[in-house]
Amino acid sequence: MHVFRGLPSPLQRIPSAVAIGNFDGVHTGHQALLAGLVDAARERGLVPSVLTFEPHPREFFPHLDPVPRISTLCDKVKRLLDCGIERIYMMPFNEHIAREGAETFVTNVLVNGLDARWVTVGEDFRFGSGRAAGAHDLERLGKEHHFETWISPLLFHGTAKVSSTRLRAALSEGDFYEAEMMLGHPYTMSGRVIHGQALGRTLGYPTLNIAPIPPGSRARPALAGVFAVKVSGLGPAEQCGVASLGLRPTVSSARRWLLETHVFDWKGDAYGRPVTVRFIERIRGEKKFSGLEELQAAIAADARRARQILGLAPNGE
Ligand SMILES: Cc1cc2nc3c(=O)[nH]c(=O)nc-3n(C[C@H](O)[C@H](O)[C@H](O)COP(=O)(O)O)c2cc1C
Ligand SMILES: Nc1ncnc2c1ncn2[C@@H]1O[C@H](COP(=O)(O)OP(=O)(O)OP(=O)(O)O)[C@@H](O)[C@H]1O
Repeated sequence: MHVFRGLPSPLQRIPSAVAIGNFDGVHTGHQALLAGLVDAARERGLVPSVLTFEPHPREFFPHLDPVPRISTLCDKVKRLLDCGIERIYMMPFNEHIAREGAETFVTNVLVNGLDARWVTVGEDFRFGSGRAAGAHDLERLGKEHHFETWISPLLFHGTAKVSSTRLRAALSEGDFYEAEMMLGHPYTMSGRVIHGQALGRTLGYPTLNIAPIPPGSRARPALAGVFAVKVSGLGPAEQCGVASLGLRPTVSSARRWLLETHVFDWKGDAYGRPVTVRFIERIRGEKKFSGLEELQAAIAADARRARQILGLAPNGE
């Protein structure tokens, strides 16, 4: 698997089957589309590839609220790899792309940039400046530029199509059952453990920290608050814990999102290790407390509640 920042150099270019989209969450709708892509690529001897935008196009427009993120970059790459994708092209969405008409995008990016021979999008796909073009325009342009276009039928869950928008709504409400139905697996967040302020140790609750949003991004995660969780990557089995995903208003004024997990009955050094946090149940929203004592009492209550949710004996007895 190769991840490219932008388009490949002419030497790296290879005849490709390409899916285009944001693929935030890599939900079951995305998975169905990508399964079709991998089959088509195999039959035709093409490299199954994804063209995605990073940052999300809405983050680029300052007058729009950025779309809350479901996947960390690490999760998105891992999930696309699981679907059989061999190349990911992460295009920086910028002024130039925003102004590019549908035809120029097809010529510059798909044909000359990626050597696309087979392209797939969902029925509702929009592209080109102002989102003016749709899947059928792509099909028409494909005939002119000699690539096949496959318009993938939309996958439904209940009465509406599965979408990243629906997934974000389920996650922000803490409805992890609904999220799992649309993902095909439990909702998790992965990343390497980074250093915090080492305040957690003083509070009696050391935490493993992951940055859910890349530095410099205006985005926020699709969910926030305190959760009962299970963590993998520390040992052979998943470990239980309590996690806070937020901006830590009590101790910090910086706008830096962190997923902080206190792992029950575990001691060790996890800095730099890749870990995965599985969200089990939402406990409460994040609050600004008047001091560390109040914060510490709230975390102790969260830990008790999480132990109960996860079926553990109180206080590790
Ligand atoms: C279970 C749990 C709940 C938390 N809830 C809040 C909260 O409601 N408000 C807040 O400002 N910080 C909250 N925090 C974050 C703490 O402020 C933070 O973990 C602590 O300051 C340690 O930071 P450090 O990892 O940088 O040392 C919570 C942390 C945990 C583990
Ligand atoms: N339910 C679905 N079934 C099949 N294809 C889908 C489905 N949802 C999206 N797609 C297609 O997958 C590609 C990537 O989708 P993208 O992430 O851009 O949209 P989305 O999941 O609908 O997100 P949002 O809700 O933010 O619009 C696009 O080509 C899109 O048309």
